[in-house]
Amino acid sequence: MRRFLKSFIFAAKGLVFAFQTQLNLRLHLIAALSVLLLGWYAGLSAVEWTVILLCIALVVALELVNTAIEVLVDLVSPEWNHKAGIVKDVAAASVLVAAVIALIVSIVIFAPKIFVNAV
Ligand SMILES: Nc1ncnc2c1ncn2[C@@H]1O[C@H](COP(=O)(O)OP(=O)(O)OP(=O)(O)O)[C@@H](O)[C@H]1O
Repeated sequence: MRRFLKSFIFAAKGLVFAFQTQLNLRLHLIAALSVLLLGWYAGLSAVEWTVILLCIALVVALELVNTAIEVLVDLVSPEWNHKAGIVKDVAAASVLVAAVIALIVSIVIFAPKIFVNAV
């Protein structure tokens, strides 16, 4: 139990570090909060909530992994290195792909509700 608590504290430290240093993570969290509020207002179904929450988890988790990769690359390759750049770019691309998919999913879920309410 103590070991589990320790792991939880280490993970929380990582979360705080990423939140303090990564503007993109803060922007993703603001977007996530906005979508959650919109979802509450729109009265999403259980399936819609599940899909939205999975998208948020995917984007935030990949942003955290991207942050870890950036720090690791800076540690092992402080000098300019072509492959180090590729590693960072590919890690950043993973976040971009998830964020674009999350945006499309949000449009698919929210657009019909906004459209129906508007007419
Ligand atoms: N050591 C390096 N060698 C080669 N290219 C690098 C190196 N460090 C960074 N780069 C290139 O510069 C880009 C930006 O790097 P940086 O570390 O500033 O990432 P970032 O995504 O802007 O991070 P942050 O979220 O901290 O601003 C990388 O995506 C990569 O193309």
